[in-house]
Amino acid sequence: KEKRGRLPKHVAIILDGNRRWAEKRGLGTSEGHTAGARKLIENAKDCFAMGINTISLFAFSTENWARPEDEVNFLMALFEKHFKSEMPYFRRDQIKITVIGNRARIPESLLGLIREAEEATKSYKGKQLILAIDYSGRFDILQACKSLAEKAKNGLIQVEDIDEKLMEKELMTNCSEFPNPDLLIRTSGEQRISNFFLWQAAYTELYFPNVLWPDFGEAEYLEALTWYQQRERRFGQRV
Ligand SMILES: CC(C)CCOP(=O)(O)OP(=O)(O)O
Ligand SMILES: [Mg+2]
Repeated sequence: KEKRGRLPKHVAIILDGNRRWAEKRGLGTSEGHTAGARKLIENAKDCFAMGINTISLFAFSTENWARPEDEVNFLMALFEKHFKSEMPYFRRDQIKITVIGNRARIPESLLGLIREAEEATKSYKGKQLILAIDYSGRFDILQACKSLAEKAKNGLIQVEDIDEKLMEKELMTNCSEFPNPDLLIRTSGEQRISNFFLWQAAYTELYFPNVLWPDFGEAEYLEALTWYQQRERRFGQRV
């Protein structure tokens, strides 16, 4: 049992509500995503400033490819814009950047910026930003299973060696010192994991505020952390 009052080591966020936020203001979807992207950066900075060392942001799910082409293109261009504009911050504050997900459909121009950011920040310790782009929890588990099966077939491991530790080494979150989030926040009132961290969130505290993502600022963040600190973390044991 964890004692009360601890800050989470790893916070995962499913950002949701950009389009509804825009609609409420008579704005277009693009303006909703623009506001959402700005909030993504602001929140990451607040988080690191508060001493939370690992943040995972579900910025684009595999299902999001089904959106209208112009919206998908706008989102990809938005990611490119922010990779370019935030690189100086990532370097100055030594934030290790990792992008997890299936890269096959990411435009080459964005891929280049991702590789550059990961390469430039790979040796940083301490603070880490994990961006899930075209990530799918089931795909992550399946690719890990295939990798373990391959190793067993090639005699690199024995089947009986396969345990949670070995599995977690194969998941895309093996990039992190803290692969499993302590707190998962999903904004906009939706209460679904939506194929995000299925394995990693096994014991994660789930927090579902009604606020729409572009309105999720520092005050809302502090509310989430206060809520988290009051949770009795039992990890399945009795109190
Ligand atoms: C791309 C994605 C992370 C944006 C999240 O907001 P959304 O577009 O799902 O907005 P709505 O839930 O309001 O439709
Ligand atoms: Mg949504």
